[in-house]
Formats: sequence, C-alpha cells, structure tokens
Amino acid sequence: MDTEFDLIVIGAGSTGENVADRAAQGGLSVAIVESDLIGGDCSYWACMPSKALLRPGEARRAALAVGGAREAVTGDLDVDAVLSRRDGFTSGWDDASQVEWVEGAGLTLFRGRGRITGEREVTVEGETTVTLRARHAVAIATGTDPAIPDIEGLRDAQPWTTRDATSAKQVPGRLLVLGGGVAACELATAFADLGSAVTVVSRSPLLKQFEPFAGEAVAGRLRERGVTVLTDTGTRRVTRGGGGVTVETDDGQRLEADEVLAALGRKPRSDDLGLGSVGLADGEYLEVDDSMRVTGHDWLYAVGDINHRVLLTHQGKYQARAAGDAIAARARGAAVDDAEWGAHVATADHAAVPQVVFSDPQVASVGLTAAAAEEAGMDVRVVDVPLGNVAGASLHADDYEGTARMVVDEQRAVVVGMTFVGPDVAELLHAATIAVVGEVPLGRLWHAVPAYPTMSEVWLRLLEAYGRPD
Ligand SMILES: Cc1cc2nc3c(=O)[nH]c(=O)nc-3n(C[C@H](O)[C@H](O)[C@H](O)COP(=O)(O)OP(=O)(O)OC[C@H]3O[C@@H](n4cnc5c(N)ncnc54)[C@H](O)[C@@H]3O)c2cc1C
Ligand SMILES: NC(=O)c1ccc[n+]([C@@H]2O[C@H](COP(=O)([O-])OP(=O)(O)OC[C@H]3O[C@@H](n4cnc5c(N)ncnc54)[C@H](O)[C@@H]3O)[C@@H](O)[C@H]2O)c1
Repeated sequence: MDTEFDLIVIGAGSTGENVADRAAQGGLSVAIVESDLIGGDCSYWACMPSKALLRPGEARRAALAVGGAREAVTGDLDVDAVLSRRDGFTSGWDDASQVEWVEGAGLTLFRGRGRITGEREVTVEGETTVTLRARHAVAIATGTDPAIPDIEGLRDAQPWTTRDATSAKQVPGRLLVLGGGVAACELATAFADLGSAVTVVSRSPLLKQFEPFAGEAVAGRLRERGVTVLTDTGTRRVTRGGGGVTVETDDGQRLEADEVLAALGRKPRSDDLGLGSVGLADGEYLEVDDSMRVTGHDWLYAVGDINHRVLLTHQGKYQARAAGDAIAARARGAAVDDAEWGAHVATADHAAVPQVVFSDPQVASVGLTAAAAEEAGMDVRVVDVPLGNVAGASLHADDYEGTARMVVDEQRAVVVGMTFVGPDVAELLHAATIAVVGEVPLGRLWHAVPAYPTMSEVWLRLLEAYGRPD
C-alpha cells in the first residue's frame, strides 16, 4: 500500500473533498482521511437534511399565498412523507455514492481517525493503523461540532443537537429551541411546520448578525404561527425527568417540553488532532492566511469551518478551490497569485459572503450590514424599499410582504451590502453578490435591466430611491 502522497487531507466533508479534488486536478497524488461519512456535515446533518425538512412547509405556504392555488390546499403536511423525502437526500446516511465519487476523482481514501504525528506526517487509526507521509502538504478540514455551553444541567439533560434534529425520526409534540441564530430559526420553522408546539429561547434578538429587520420579521412570523419566541432571555437551568425536559429562564419562567434542542453555535473539531506534536494548540480554531496556510507552518493548511473564517458550506468550498490550487502551484514551483482577488486566495471571505436563512420569511444577505459598514469607517448610505411594491412580487404571492436594503459606500459609489427579507428571496441573492464582488459602479447598474415582471425589479426600485448618479 502506498503511504506517501503529495497531499494528505484530513476530513472528507464538502471542504476536504474540494481541496483534494482541486489538488488532484492540479496533478498531485492525494490521500483523504475520513472517520465518519464521506460528505461530512452538510450532506448528512446540516444543510441538506435541514433544507429537506423545510422545503415542504415552504411549498405549502407558497401555494396558500396564491388565490386559486390556495383553494387546492386541503390538508397539513404529511410528516412521514417529509421525513422519508429527507432520508432520500441523506441516502439513508449511507455514503456509497460519495465513495464512488472519491474513487472517480483519483483520490486514495483512508477510513479512520487521522492525527498529525509530526511535520508532514499523519497517522490514521482505522481497521489498521497506518502512517502516511506528505511530500508537500497536509490540509486539515475537520469542521466543527455543536457547542454545548456551560448552562446548568444542559449537558446532563442530553439535549438534541442540530445533528439529532436534522436526522430526527419522530417529531416531538413540544420542542424547546435554545438559541437565536440561523440553526435555531431554521429548525424552529421546520418543526413548527411538522406540527411541534415550539418555544424559542434566545438571549439576544433573533438573527442578530443580520440587519435588524430580518430577525424582527422572522420572530413576527413565528409568533403569528403560534410559536412562542422569547428574546433577550438567557437559560438558567435545564433538567430532564418524568419523560420530558424543563428549562428555567433567567427571568424566572419555567418551560416544559418533550425535547430540547441546543442550537447554540459550534466548536472546532481539533481537540484530538495531534496539533500539539507540531507546536499548535489542541481544541482551538486554526489561524490561516488568505490561501488557508496555517500561520508559521508552510506545509500545513486549514480549510472550511475549522479556520473559523466563515462557517458556511459554499464559503468552505470556495476556500478549498483556492487552497487546493495554491497547494498544487506551490508543489510545482509555479507562481502563486495571492494578491487580493487572486486565483489562490479567498478574498471574498472578508466582505462579500452570501448567506440564505431558509426561515419564514427567507433572509438572504451578502456583504456588510449598515452597522458593519459604518464600523468599518465607510461613508454609508442606506436605501430600503418594500418588496411588495414590485409587480413580480405581487404576482408571486398575494399581499407579498418583504424588504430590500442596499448599503452603499458613498465614496466609491458601489454596493457593499444587500439584504432581502421575504418569501422566496433566496434566488435574488446572486445578482447582489456579483454587484458586491465586482464593485459594479451604481451608474452602470442602471444598465442591468431586470426582466419584467420579476421580483428582481426591486433593483430598479432601489436604484431609483438612491437617485441616478450624474
Ligand atoms: C443545522 C445546520 C444547517 C446548516 N445549513 C447550511 C446551509 O444551508 N448552507 C450553508 O452554506 N451552510 C450550512 N451550515 C454550515 C455547514 O454545515 C458547514 O459550514 C459545513 O458543513 C462545513 O464543512 P467542513 O467540510 O468544513 O466540515 P464538515 O462538513 O464537518 O466535515 C468535516 C469532516 O471531517 C471529519 N473528521 C473530523 N475529524 C477527523 C479526523 N481526526 N480524522 C478523519 N476525519 C475527521 C468529519 O467526520 C467530517 O466528515 C449548516 C450548519 C448546521 C449545523
Ligand atoms: N442556512 C444556513 O446558511 C445555515 C443554517 C444553519 C447553520 N448555519 C451555520 O452554522 C453555524 C452554526 O449555527 P448556529 O445557529 O448554531 O450558530 P450561531 O452562531 O448562528 O448562533 C448561536 C446562537 O446561540 C446563542 N448562544 C451561544 N452561547 C449561548 C449561551 N451560553 N447561552 C445562551 N445562548 C447562547 C447565540 O446568542 C446565538 O443566538 C453558523 O455559522 C451558521 O451560519 C448556516
């Protein structure tokens, strides 16, 4: 068995697969090490199953919002059918098709736990133990685990994590969701759709990293649908007993449910990676440059969630393309284009990250919020328009409600941030991403004509509200 490769990748999630693939396409021999399912969290316990749980409720709501179609909706969701469709997306938590892909991509797969045991050396504990050596580089793409913070009784209560919620086989009658971030909002929406009586307990407003109107809209709709949303309320204590769970909040409320979901952020999967053997701290996120090279270690890369730049699948894969190409270029002794926006760096991580929250309503944003742009010292102008006034939106759904916000850097007259909130706004986002990444001057955007009657005409409303530059 070959044990020496140009590149060894630890972790075959969406990020690790892409680092390995790019490097292999660049002519390197690549080993990829995975201790669980090939495909990682996104395929089995995060993006795909969560969106599969959310989509049926969203489709039902979309039909209910259109007169004529509304009359055809005669029942609730079929929970078993929803869970079974979700199981289809995770292939029943079987990674055979991903293994086929790995083989087709020319990668060598080692199943087992990988640990760094020295410079350019990885030991894999699987059915047998094998020590691999890297001629050029090792890339860590081990992702994150759900964090269980030190809330009294929480760990002992064995809460559901996002992993349990996305792979749930049953729908709890009453579900308490702790947290107010993206996972909490999406999973509260999904389980409310599936019939749970849901209570959300968040120590801050919902979705606080987005424009304030986003979390307000999501909290408003959850409440309209009967979900109890407690914001600015911490959790004091959690106890499990008598077949259920009790949560006591900081403001003295006592909440009971059949299950509690801790959607309270993530922690790095780096506590058992052997980082100490090369002078790095165990259990921490890894600090990297824009080509994902770990500070002070020119042979070591950290890509995706594990570097904590942006915890999103598409951004991890973007980093992976840059890092895989950079590793291949450096191995060949070729030039590395690491200038801003170059081929071998992930510049967009800093100020042009797109994200969609698949809540009700959806939230789609890219770049900076108004507050973040101001904090960055920009001369900011904010333009808000109601999406419901756009012809395409009024056709899309009766009484369509939504908001679009454009954040402009006045000095450069370019868009630095955009947020859309409303039903089905996800697909509006990429045009905004192009405007932000391309730094398209506002005057030129007037020539990007949105088709009539689509929701994209909101761009025209935003430009008109801003005023045509001379
Ligand atoms: C509920 C939920 C929903 C989400 N939805 C979205 C979404 O809609 N869109 C989006 O962009 N992002 C979403 N995210 C975030 C997204 O899931 C992560 O950003 C993404 O999965 C990170 O990919 P990764 O490859 O870095 O890590 P992972 O996917 O976690 O992959 C890491 C892999 O490394 C393996 N591994 C770890 N340690 C070792 C070791 N020592 N040896 C061998 N193998 C090891 C693991 O088993 C795993 O397979 C969601 C997250 C959650 C929790
Ligand atoms: N659609 C998507 O793109 C999507 C969906 C889900 C998750 N994700 C990503 O996955 C990552 C994890 O999601 P998440 O929602 O778990 O993380 P998050 O960081 O978005 O939210 C964590 C929440 O937990 C709260 N919290 C943390 N510690 C707490 C404590 N001790 N007591 C009370 N509250 C506490 C925070 O205030 C926050 O509301 C995020 O980066 C997110 O962007 C993306």
